[in-house]
Amino acid sequence: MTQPIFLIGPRGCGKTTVGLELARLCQSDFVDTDHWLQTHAGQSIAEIVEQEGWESFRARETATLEAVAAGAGIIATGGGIILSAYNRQFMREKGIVIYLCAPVPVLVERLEASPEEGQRPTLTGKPISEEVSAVLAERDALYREAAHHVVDASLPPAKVVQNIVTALHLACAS
Ligand SMILES: Nc1ncnc2c1ncn2[C@@H]1O[C@H](COP(=O)(O)OP(=O)(O)O)[C@@H](O)[C@H]1O
Ligand SMILES: O=C(O)C1=C[C@@H](OP(=O)(O)O)[C@@H](O)[C@H](O)C1
Ligand SMILES: [Mg+2]
Repeated sequence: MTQPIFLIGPRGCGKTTVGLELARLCQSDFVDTDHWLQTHAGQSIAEIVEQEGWESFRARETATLEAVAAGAGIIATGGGIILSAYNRQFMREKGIVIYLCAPVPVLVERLEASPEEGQRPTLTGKPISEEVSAVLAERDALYREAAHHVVDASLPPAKVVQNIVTALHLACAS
C-alpha cells in the first residue's frame, strides 16, 4: 500500500470498526480522525462543539485530516468530513476513498445500540431515527462525489473488509 485509504460514510456505517479490522489484516497503520483530534485537543467532540461550535470542530477536523494523511495507512474519518469541498478533493487526490454505504434503519439500529454521545453530539436536535434520515439525505451525494469505491456496509465487518480488499486488489491475507 503506497497511499492512504480513507473510509467515509455516515455515523454508524462502521468506518472505525472496519478500518481497524482492515488495518489489522493488511498490517497497516490505522488512524481515526475523531480519536486523533480528541486526543490532541484533550477534549471530547461534544465538549469542543459545546464550547466553540461546529465551525470550530470542522476547522480542527480539516487540520487533523491534513496531519494524518502524511502516512500510507488506513484512515477512518468522521461522518461530516465530506461537508468541506477542500476535504473531498484532498482525500481524492491524496489517496483512495471508500464510501461505506448502509441504509437508514441499519445505521439507526447501530447508533441506538452504541450512541457514544461524547463523540456524536446531536447534529439536528432531532431523535436519532429522524436525524440519520435527514443527514443522509443531505450528504449521500457528497459521499458519492468523494468516493472512488462504494461498498455495502450493512454486511458483517469481516465481509466488508474482504470486499474492500477485493475492490482494491490489496495484497492482504484473507
Ligand atoms: N458491519 C457492521 N456490522 C454490525 N455492526 C457494526 C458494523 N460496523 C460497525 N458496527 C457497530 O456499529 C457501531 C458504530 O460503528 P463505528 O465503527 O463506530 O461507526 P462509524 O465510525 O462509522 O461512526 C459500533 O457499535 C460497531 O460495533
Ligand atoms: O456525522 C458527523 O457530522 C460527525 C460524525 C462523527 O464521527 P463518526 O461518523 O465516526 O460517528 C464525528 O466526527 C462528529 O460527531 C461529527
Ligand atoms: Mg468513527
